[in-house]
Amino acid sequence: MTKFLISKINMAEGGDLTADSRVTGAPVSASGTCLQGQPVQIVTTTDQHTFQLDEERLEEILLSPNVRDKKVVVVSVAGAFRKGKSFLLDFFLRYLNAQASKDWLGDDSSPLEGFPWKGGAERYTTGILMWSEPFEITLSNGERVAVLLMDTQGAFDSQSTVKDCATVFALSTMLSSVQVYNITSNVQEDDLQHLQLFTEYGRLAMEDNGTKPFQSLQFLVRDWSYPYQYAYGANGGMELLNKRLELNDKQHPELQQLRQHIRACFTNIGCFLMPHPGLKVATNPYFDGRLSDIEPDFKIQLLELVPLLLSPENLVVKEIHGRDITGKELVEYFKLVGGDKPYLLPDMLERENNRLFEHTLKIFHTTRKMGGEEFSKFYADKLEEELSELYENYTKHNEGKNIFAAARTPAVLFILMITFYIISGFFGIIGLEGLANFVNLLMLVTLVLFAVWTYIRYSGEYREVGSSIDKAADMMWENAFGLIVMRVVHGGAIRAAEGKKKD
Ligand SMILES: Nc1nc2c(ncn2[C@@H]2O[C@H](COP(=O)(O)OP(=O)(O)OP(=O)(O)O)[C@@H](O)[C@H]2O)c(=O)[nH]1
Ligand SMILES: [Mg+2]
Repeated sequence: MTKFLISKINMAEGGDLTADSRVTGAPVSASGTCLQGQPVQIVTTTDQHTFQLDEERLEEILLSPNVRDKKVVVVSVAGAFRKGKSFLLDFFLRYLNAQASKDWLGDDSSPLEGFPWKGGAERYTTGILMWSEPFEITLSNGERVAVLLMDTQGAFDSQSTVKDCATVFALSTMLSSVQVYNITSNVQEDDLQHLQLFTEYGRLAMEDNGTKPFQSLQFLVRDWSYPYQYAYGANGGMELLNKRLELNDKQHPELQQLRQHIRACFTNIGCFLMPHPGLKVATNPYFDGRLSDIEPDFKIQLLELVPLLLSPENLVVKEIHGRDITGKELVEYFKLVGGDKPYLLPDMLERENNRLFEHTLKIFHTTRKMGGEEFSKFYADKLEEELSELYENYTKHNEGKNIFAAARTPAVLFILMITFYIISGFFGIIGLEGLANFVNLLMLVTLVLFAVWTYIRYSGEYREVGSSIDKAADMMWENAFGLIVMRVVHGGAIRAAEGKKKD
């Protein structure tokens, strides 16, 4: 994948902080400490409305030495577009960067930086971004964990389909231990419906093992205007949410199911009511995030909200099936779907795929639908296309589990060493010492390559070097050894068959 180029933060048109200074330098944050790192695009959207995970970038963050074996806390903010998600995350960054010091909010005149945010009506963040530098925090039990922040593409912009929005929301909910559901003005029925739709996608993607699929969900209501009814903050929020999620016998079953579904999906649900930040924040194109332009009530509630999510005693470690997971395990989880199932013979996978393909289409065609034949044909084609795409991905995933493919590089290097050993012995016997020494040197180089490859596989470092060795070994396998082995196996099979015939 192409490298992520940091997008220019909106410092309003006259802003003085350039994209480059944010990438290369470590800007001094409002609290006076250097803000290390930058946003990294880990999931990218494509023009065909698909999403691409940048495994390399993700591994760079999650397999770095200070994360790979630590338990991780993943905090994500998701919701409709243009509602201040990235802006809010930058306050999370400030808090974590200032290591929860009392004056973490910083001085009045520093611009707000970190995840790029912007004023205006058009969507800004796309895909999923992760902050490159995880924050190491010590929990009350003395354990050190790594805190990761994730920014997501806003839902309901005019360029994304419902499926795109659901995918981003579902992905970020599955990957995070705390999902902040950013909504505006109130907790409305459509907010709950969208949450149900979006979490359903994620729930289906996870294996059903009887536990709640997701961990903590924090409704965050921005621009709350009725503090006289429900006070700003977590208590007022909880009162409001309990009212909205209340179940009673008089409710229509659809409303009941929706509420039950939401409660069943998350281990812990909270709600926080946030005041309006003031007109400069919402409408001034030159606003750069400085605190002096933000209403005092908003800052007071920020001082409540951020520690509620990120102070050491409130951190929620990412769990999968009830077990805390480390950075290394989170990488595997990102790649998802059947990671723990063994390799399957490609023929068997194809047969099973064909059976399920037919079965799925049959269900589609025999289910009564609105809109007529023409209308449903479009969706039937789309279904076929998506099933084929899924099969292609499963095939690749299955291939990745083939231990023979995984053992190819050491096998090739080993065969090379043996070959060099024999050739050098041969030259030695016939008295060509010079050539024998040269071949010995080649054997030594192969041995060093083998040692380097083993170290890379074990440590996860210098992966580009590792993949170059893999590529070279693959090429040799395909052009030489593989053909020889195939011939030998093929010849052996023919001889065995002939032997059987004679018997
Ligand atoms: N009304 C209001 N505006 C806010 C609030 N917080 C930030 N903003 C403004 O909202 C605008 C959008 O902020 P972003 O953080 O880029 O919004 P986003 O939700 O990340 O937007 P997308 O990336 O497009 O999804 C900026 O002009 C902010 O100044 C808030 O609580 N209320
Ligand atoms: Mg954004």
